[in-house]
Amino acid sequence: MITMKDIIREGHPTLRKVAEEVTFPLDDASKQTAQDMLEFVKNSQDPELAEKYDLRPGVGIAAPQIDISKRFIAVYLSEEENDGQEFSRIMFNPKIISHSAGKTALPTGEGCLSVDRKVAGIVPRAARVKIQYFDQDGQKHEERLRNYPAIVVQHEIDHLNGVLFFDRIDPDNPLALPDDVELLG
Ligand SMILES: Cc1nc(NNC(=O)[C@H](CC2CCCC2)CN(O)CO)c(F)c(N2CCN3CCOC[C@@H]3C2)n1
Ligand code: NI
Repeated sequence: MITMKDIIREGHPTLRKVAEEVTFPLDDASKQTAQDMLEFVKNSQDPELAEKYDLRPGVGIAAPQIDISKRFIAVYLSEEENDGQEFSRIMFNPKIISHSAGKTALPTGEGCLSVDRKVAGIVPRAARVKIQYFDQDGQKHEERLRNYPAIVVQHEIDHLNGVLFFDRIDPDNPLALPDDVELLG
């Protein structure tokens, strides 16, 4: 199982690399790793398991965070967290194919399992995205996301491009709410 010791931290070069696309058919190792990543996110949201294995809570994780510079991510939002609908995905080669002009942000800013410090500030992201990704069988999917899932998936795709959340905070005015950004409420 993945635990915090497997997660690389700010300063590790892999976090700043552009990850490689995966090719299909997927090798078994990548399939297993992706499952382990989803399991980690779910475990991190379980109070007992998080306590037992000292896991920082998370709603998503990207392969580069466990030092695998490949383009795949895992996201898990429970139905309580996501307007009554569970959002559980493993995405290979995820790509934003279009997005709204309007932006959104989490009111409390963002954190990252690979960043062991708090960085205050608004992280503006597209309010709605149309993404394309492949599942572990190589099936192509297209999905429109908004609100919480859209924010989480953008945070994870950023990791595949070597981008960290604080790169998107306005250094001159971190807490200012830009005109075109609506806070997620
Ligand atoms: C928003 C939030 N971010 C948490 N952590 N950071 C992360 O997930 C990083 C990724 C998120 C940071 C902002 C967008 C994506 C991980 N990362 O760096 C991946 O690249 C949380 F833990 C959290 N929640 C709310 C839901 N709750 C359910 C019950 O269990 C506790 C859990 C806490 N919400
Ligand atoms: Ni992160």
